[in-house]
Amino acid sequence: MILEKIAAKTRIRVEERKRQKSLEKVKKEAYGRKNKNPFLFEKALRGKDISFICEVKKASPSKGIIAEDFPYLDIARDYEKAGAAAISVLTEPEFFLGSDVYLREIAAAVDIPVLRKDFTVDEYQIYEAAILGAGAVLLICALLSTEQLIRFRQIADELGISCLIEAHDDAEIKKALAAGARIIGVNNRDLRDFSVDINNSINLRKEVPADVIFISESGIKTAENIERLRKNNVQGALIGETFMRSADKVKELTKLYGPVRIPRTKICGVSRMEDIDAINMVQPDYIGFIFAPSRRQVTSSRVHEMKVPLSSSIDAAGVFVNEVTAAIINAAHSLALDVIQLHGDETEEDIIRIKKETGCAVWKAVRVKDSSDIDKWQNSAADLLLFDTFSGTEAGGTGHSFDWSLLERVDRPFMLAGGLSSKNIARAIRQAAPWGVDINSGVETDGVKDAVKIKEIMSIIRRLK
Ligand SMILES: O=C(O)c1ccccc1N[C@@H]1O[C@H](COP(=O)(O)O)[C@@H](O)[C@H]1O
Repeated sequence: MILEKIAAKTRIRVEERKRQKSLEKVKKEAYGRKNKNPFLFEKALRGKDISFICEVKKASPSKGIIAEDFPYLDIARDYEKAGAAAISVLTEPEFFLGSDVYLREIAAAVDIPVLRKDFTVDEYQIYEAAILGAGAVLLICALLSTEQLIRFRQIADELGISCLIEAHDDAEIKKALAAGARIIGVNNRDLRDFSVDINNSINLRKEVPADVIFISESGIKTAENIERLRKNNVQGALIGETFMRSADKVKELTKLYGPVRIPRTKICGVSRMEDIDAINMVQPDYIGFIFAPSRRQVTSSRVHEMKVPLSSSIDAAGVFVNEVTAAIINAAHSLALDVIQLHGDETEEDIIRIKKETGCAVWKAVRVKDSSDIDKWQNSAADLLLFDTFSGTEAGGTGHSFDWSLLERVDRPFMLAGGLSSKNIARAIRQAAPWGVDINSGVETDGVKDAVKIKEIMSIIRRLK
């Protein structure tokens, strides 16, 4: 069978590698590296809805060459922008024309975790995967004994990387579970004859406990396929060919995932006249002017100037941090602001007074450390809560995102902020379903707004429906 052929070649490859660099050396290197985000792969797959693992694959034994032109870094970046939870990269060189170079460069270029898709037959490959920057390795039940699965999983655990343990039938699922699998992937492709049947994973879902992440692999092509997987509590879909053959990854993932409600958009921290042209071009719902001390800080006279060419359909928000209430009220009137965004330690009394005396909508920024920060503000008089990343030193504009799953407890419409960029906006919108998104440092280059990035993020958002 093909699997045995590939495994035999892989064993030879690994032995050659060991001659170039000893097992001791790779081990030392793997344990010596800093894993900033242990087990990110499995965390990324624990969303409340189905997640996508999109594959970067040049060829396969069943399909031959899939991508003549193979700009692997662009493909990976496009997957990330489309909202993939993780990326799978083929590194097997002979049958899939994969390469470790692809994995290393992709892992460095994206923020989402990367699976090393190879035929693991030796622990050596797990150390290699860690060194290359992988967040997960593939262990195939048909190639490994239960003892090997356990040993390899333990090594991966020590390195902080996850194992996707692949099974094809009931017996292999039992084996994966006996090995302590936390993620099981069921291949819909029968490697004996390459036939594909998505029912294979659907039928086997019930054999896997609910707390084990279940991935359906291969042959997933349509929104109907995804809907069936979703209905059968499948947490992830690993998709290669369908995405590789699609020129527009954002469009393809949207087609498979299904449409979402498009949130209101706000571009914040606008401080230069030339930024107004870029803003008018893409027509967000709001523009934000930061009056608080910040590298994005603006004066009232600058805002006055910028509002002249600003499209009348775009509402203006003023962002304040612990400002004297009278000064906020004054700015709201003199600059005809529509929204007051409060990022400091303002109280409910401040919110109520500002609302009453300005007639503006008041958005209260809540910097989220844990769920108690959210609970404290659920009944606020603010028109909207704006959830942002907590920082001990900055009131906002950190450029970092936070754990959006904390927002599942919010029972009112909200704005989502904190490190939103083209890389994560699709995932953020699908996962958090915000009323609006506030985009700031994610559309900057060298500290100033970047018209190309503004255009790109707005285009991604609008294509999610
Ligand atoms: O951007 C700033 O400099 C800033 C300063 C003080 C308060 C708020 C600020 N910006 C707001 O911060 C969030 C998140 O921004 P980012 O995407 O992480 O850069 C956003 O609401 C901005 O309006």
